[in-house]
Order: sequence, then C-alpha cells, then structure tokens
Amino acid sequence: MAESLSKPVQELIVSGGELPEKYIHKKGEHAATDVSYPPIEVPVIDLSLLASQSAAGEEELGKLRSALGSCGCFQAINHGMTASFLDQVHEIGKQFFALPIDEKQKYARTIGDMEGYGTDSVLSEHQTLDWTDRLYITVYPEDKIKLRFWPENPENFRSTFHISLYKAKMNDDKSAKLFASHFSAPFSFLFFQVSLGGDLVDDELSYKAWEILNEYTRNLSLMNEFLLKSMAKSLNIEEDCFLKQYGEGATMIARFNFYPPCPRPDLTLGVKPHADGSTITFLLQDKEVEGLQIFLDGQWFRVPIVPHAILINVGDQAEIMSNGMFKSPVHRVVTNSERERLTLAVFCLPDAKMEIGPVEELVDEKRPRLYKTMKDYVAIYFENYQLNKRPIDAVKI
Ligand SMILES: O=C(O)CCC(=O)C(=O)O
Ligand SMILES: [Fe+2]
Repeated sequence: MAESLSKPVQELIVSGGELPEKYIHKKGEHAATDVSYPPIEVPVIDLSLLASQSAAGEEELGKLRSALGSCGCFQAINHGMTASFLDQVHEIGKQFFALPIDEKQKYARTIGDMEGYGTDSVLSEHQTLDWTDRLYITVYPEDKIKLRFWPENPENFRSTFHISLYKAKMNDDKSAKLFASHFSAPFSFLFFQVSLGGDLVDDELSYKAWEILNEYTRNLSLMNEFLLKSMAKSLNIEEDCFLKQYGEGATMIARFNFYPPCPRPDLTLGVKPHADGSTITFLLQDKEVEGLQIFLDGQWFRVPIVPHAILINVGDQAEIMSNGMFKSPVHRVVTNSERERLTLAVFCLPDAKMEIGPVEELVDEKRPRLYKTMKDYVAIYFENYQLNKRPIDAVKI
C-alpha cells in the first residue's frame, strides 16, 4: 500500500469514548491496560562532575558505563541549562500545538518526507496508529535545515510584512539585519504569533523563540560530543573512537511529541514499543505528565519525571558502535485521559555516508563482533520499523 497521511490526533472528535479502530491495539500488542507500572530508578548523572578531573569524576564515569550498559539511559543534571530556559524550550512546542489547525497545516509534512507537522505514516491497513501528533525538524547543521518550512519566495507577503514590522519597531539597522538573517531560516513556525496577531509585542516573542531553539541545539550538540568522548573513556578506549565514526555531516533532528488526552488509555499507545535509531537521544520530558516506559528484564517500568533533568538514552547506533556494551532500550509511551503531554526528543545521527560498526578495540575472542558494519543506518531503521521488526536485529551477525 502506498503511504497515506492520517488526520492529526488533536483533531479527532471522539464522542462517547468510542475510538477509531485504527488506534486500538489488539490483544497481545502491548496495550497499556494499567498505568500503574512500577517506577524504574533511572541513574542520575551529574554532568559537571563527569567533566571534572577528580575522583568524583571517575565515579560518575563508572556510573555512566553501568547506566548505559544496563537500562541504557540516565537523567542528566547540572547540564548547564537553567530551569527557566528549559521551560521556554518546552513552551515553544506547547505554543505550536495550541495554534489553530489551519496554521499548523502550513507546516504539514508531505508523503515520503519525515519532516514537518504530522502523524504516523500509514503504510498498511493493519497498522495501529500512535496517539500522538508531531513536529519533526532538522535543527543541525544549518546547511541541512530544509527550507520547506519557509516560503521560498522572498517576496512572500508574510516575509515582507514581518521584516518591515520589525524595522518599524526597532528603528535600528543592526537588529533589523539580525532579524532578517534569522527570518530567512526555516523555523517559520516560530513566527506564528506574528502571522496570527501581527502585533509588535508578539513579534518580539517569536524572535526569542527562534533564538531559544537554536541555543538549545547548540548546547545539545556540545553535550553530544562530550558524552561520546565520556562513553569511550568509560570503556577505557580511545576518547575519539565513537566521534570518528560521526563524520562531517552529522545531524540533529528535533521531534516535538504532542499527546492529546485519550479517552481510552487502556486501548491505545502514545508511541508503540521501539528503540531509537540515533546514536544518542536527548529527551526533554513533560514537567508534570508522565507517560514514558522502558522495557527491561521482561517487563515495563514507568520512567519518573526528574524536573529539568534531560533524559539521555542510547540509540541503536551507539549500541552497534560499542559492540553491545551500551544498550539501546526499548521504550513506549502510554496515554492518559486527563491531561495533554508534550515532550521534545532530539536525535543525534552520524553522517549517513560514514561507515559505522563496532569499534575494533571492543571486539576480541571473548566478545566477538555482534554487528555488521554499514552506512545509513537510518534507512535500515525505517525499512524494518515499517515491517514491525526491531531494526537492530537486521544488522546483527
Ligand atoms: O515522549 C516521550 O516520552 C518519548 C518519545 C520517544 O520515544 C521518541 O520520540 O522516540
Ligand atoms: Fe524513542
């Protein structure tokens, strides 16, 4: 069946608790029949300690190794970003999903493309859909940012409108230039308040939103590099060996996940069980509403919220590079009937042209090579994901 697009979950009119059939997980498909799963104690790692050359730093390194080798994730604290900054990052997503549908649809993804505003790709009549709407955008590096989020025509009414509006307010050439350079970026949705209201105060807000997401990306990109080095150090191998597989064209993809309340949490899932195709994933959880669960030792555990910590998990590509020393955890999201939930996942991905595979130092007689070497794991990932298979199994030896 050719791909089709489904209606945003937010737009579904669900009356009397009846759900459209395609969101209902049939028996045996891990439906969340009970939301009171036991909590998992996700290790908390202090990044500022991890960066220090001290006994305490060594201790954090040991914690990192054991966390990533067991549950495959940890809560990062002291990461250098303030609580109010992270609240603002979260607010960007909240504001986007609060827009009227017509406004959001301007950024809708199209068939065959991952990026944009949308829902699950519908590839089969038998597919059970996730109870979530997403906004998926490449945030790094700048030259990989797809301009489709911004009208191509510079004469576009909205763009001229915005710039002149800003100039009129600032009456300052430097700021106007800065704004114009940001303005040509694809994060056009960040200017949504302007296009809606067209009022000067909103204009400033939008400008800030763009800055915030950019700043967040910059911070995560540095954290990614630092963590890949720390991960190698924790295994007593050359510090750069994971980074070397990254290549020049590494990317970061942000996915705002919006989970509207669902009348039947016992029949649906916000996201079906999966492991990430990234090297590592940074998750900014909802500050108040839980939903994430991890599958470990044959059962599901809920992941408690640690406000303003970043939940960092191993993705398949780090499991492959580490020859299975680090585990890419299977996780899912359950729904609830009361409150909406918004999270932001940022996936770090190596250059698709680079060969990735187990680092030589981690392969020996006692620990034979577990995975093949390959390029473009993301393509392998989606091929298998769509067939309902665990992608990493396809590259096991
Ligand atoms: O929303 C969450 O808690 C997790 C989302 C997730 O697993 C993903 O985006 O890959
Ligand atoms: Fe995930």
